[in-house]
Amino acid sequence: MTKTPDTPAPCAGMGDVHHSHPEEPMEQLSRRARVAVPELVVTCECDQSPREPCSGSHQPDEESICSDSGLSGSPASSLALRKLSNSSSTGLSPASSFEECEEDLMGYSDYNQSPGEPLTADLWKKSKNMVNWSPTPVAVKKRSPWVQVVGHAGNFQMGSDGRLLKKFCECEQQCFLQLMSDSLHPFVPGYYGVTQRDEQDYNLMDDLLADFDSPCIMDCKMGSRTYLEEELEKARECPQPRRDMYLKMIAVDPNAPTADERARQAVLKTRYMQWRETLSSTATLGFRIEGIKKSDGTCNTNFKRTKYKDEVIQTLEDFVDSNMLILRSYQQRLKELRGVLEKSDFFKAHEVVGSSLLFVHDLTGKAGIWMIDFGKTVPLPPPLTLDHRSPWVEGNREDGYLWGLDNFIDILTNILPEK
Ligand SMILES: O=P(O)(O)O[C@H]1[C@H](O)[C@@H](OP(=O)(O)O)[C@H](OP(=O)(O)O)[C@@H](OP(=O)(O)O)[C@H]1O
Ligand SMILES: Nc1ncnc2c1ncn2[C@@H]1O[C@H](COP(=O)(O)OP(=O)(O)O)[C@@H](O)[C@H]1O
Repeated sequence: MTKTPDTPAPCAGMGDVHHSHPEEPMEQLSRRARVAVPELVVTCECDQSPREPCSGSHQPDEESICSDSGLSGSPASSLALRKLSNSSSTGLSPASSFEECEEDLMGYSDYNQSPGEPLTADLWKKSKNMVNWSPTPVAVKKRSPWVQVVGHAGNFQMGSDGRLLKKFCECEQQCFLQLMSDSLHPFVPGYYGVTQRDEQDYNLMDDLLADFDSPCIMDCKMGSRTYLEEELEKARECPQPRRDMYLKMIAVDPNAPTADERARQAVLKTRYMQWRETLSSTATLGFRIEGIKKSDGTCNTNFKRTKYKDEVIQTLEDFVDSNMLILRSYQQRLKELRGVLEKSDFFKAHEVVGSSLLFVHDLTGKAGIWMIDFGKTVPLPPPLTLDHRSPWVEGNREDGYLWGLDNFIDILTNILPEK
């Protein structure tokens, strides 16, 4: 789903929700101190393609329909537009134009699995060598057009029967396979293996919007850190300053780059990510709002500076049009999720970075929240486990996911009237 220069913006931005805060509350300052931001020094420039944990699916030449600077991209392509996120003027793209077709399934299996049933790791092992298996034809549900709120442009295609194709990423596949037999199963999209379209592999999953009618959607990136420890190590060993990220940075704050970065007209990815963390609520609250699409079709991905609790509250109230019943459903669902996360074997044993919670509700009052984007969710070396609440110190791999979830739940509890 790529915006071409001639494509009219399908959704209007809602403006910058940043409100000036002359003084930062003490509580937030102390929260910020939890995050030790390692300094990065550029010592050399390597001419290597970046090895991204699950960014193999991100093509530098893909264009974005939703980038506020319009200048995101990969190291290889400084002006390539490939991100959907963070635009005030353009937003999501209805995927209704995607042709619906049967997928050539590589992941389905007839090993006691009914069509439509999500795949488990065992079934995957048995079935991974199967190609071009045609599932029994099933009635195609009518549904609202799928929309992508944020993320990499060109990563998704609509499938048939309420499913979605996301460009294949092995890291994500491994997570989905384990998640299908973990207690977190009800909180992630059902996974159906790998499918091919136009010689491109995709992970096939449930479209979480399929059962909603003109849904309102919010993407919140969870955790206090948005890059993996291994990305930090790599940036030290082989720094690859990025011009696209420098351009995204100065589009938001021309004074943000250091003198050295200004001279190079480039910043390291980890430095850019750290800057984004402290600019938004990631560092202070352990989550940040990435984008919102409302049922009237408006979309706002301009939340880079949404940092303080009162800004988050205002954004949440606007997202639900002040409907406290919806907020209560969300609060309940988050509490359930927290309970399951605290016991999940998968969660204990993974560093969960850059993963989002997708909030979806519609005018009927139906509401749900699911975990998405496991492109940077990586297994820990046994016996290491995380509590996901301890502050991150390089080496401990803590991601602050549960700390962010606690803060999110507290914020909802503060907004909601007591029962
Ligand atoms: O949101 P903006 O400020 O545009 O920055 C983006 C997001 O952090 C992306 O994370 P997400 O995919 O969670 O949205 C990240 O992709 P990764 O997740 O691959 O790190 C992009 O890195 P590049 O893809 O390297 O540009 C980075 O440019
Ligand atoms: N299973 C899903 N069902 C419905 N929408 C989804 C699903 N997965 C992702 N999306 C949409 O796509 C966007 C980007 O998803 P994400 O997995 O984060 O992609 P990327 O890896 O490119 O960042 C989300 O904000 C959401 O709007």
